[in-house]
Amino acid sequence: MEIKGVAIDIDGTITDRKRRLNCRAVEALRKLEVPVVLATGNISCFARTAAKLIGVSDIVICENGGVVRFDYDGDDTVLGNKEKCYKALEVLREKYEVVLLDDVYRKSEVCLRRTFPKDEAEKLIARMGVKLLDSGFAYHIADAEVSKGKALRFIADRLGIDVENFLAIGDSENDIDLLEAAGVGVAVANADLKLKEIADVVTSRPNGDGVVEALEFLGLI
Ligand SMILES: O=C(O)COP(=O)(O)O
Ligand SMILES: [Mg+2]
Repeated sequence: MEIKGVAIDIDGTITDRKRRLNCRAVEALRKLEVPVVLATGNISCFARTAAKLIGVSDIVICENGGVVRFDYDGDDTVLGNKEKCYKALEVLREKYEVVLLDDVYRKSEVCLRRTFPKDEAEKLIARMGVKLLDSGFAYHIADAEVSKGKALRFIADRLGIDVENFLAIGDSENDIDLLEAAGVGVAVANADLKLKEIADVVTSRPNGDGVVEALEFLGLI
């Protein structure tokens, strides 16, 4: 399987628990000769800036696939329906204290502090056309029609690269469909069990050091 592109998560993958960026992982990503696409639950202004500072592709997957950006100075392509997410938020507000994160910058989803039990909350908003994702850093009420994996297919098509020739690396449940869409999926050692179960490779080292380990193991650096 020839790797022609890499789609990589940010928080918990190239960053640690305190969201500090792993510089060894940055150096490794800069050595790659194929496009490297950040794929994050975070907002597009964060993702585009991170991509520029790290030195990877200006193409970024944001808001768990609800927003895609192709150019640093371009516009966002919004794929998710935020109205559906707001309706689900109102249902959760009836039961929980909710704290919104970066809502003014979010175009396709609602992001919340992890202040209530996910399994219980999921039942309250079932059949509303949304999903509740736990990235380990925040909860996301996202449009059920979007995902990091669907966004990767969209980008791969635009790039003329078969999505099967992508490597995907992640750490949590919001990366499951990203790893499933790619030809090769890697979970770093600190990843959720659910991600490790569907990964092709699980690294022995966590976070950014796991990224370096995976790229070396796959012969990409
Ligand atoms: O925004 C989050 O909750 C975590 O972001 P991630 O998808 O880059 O891990
Ligand atoms: Mg993550």
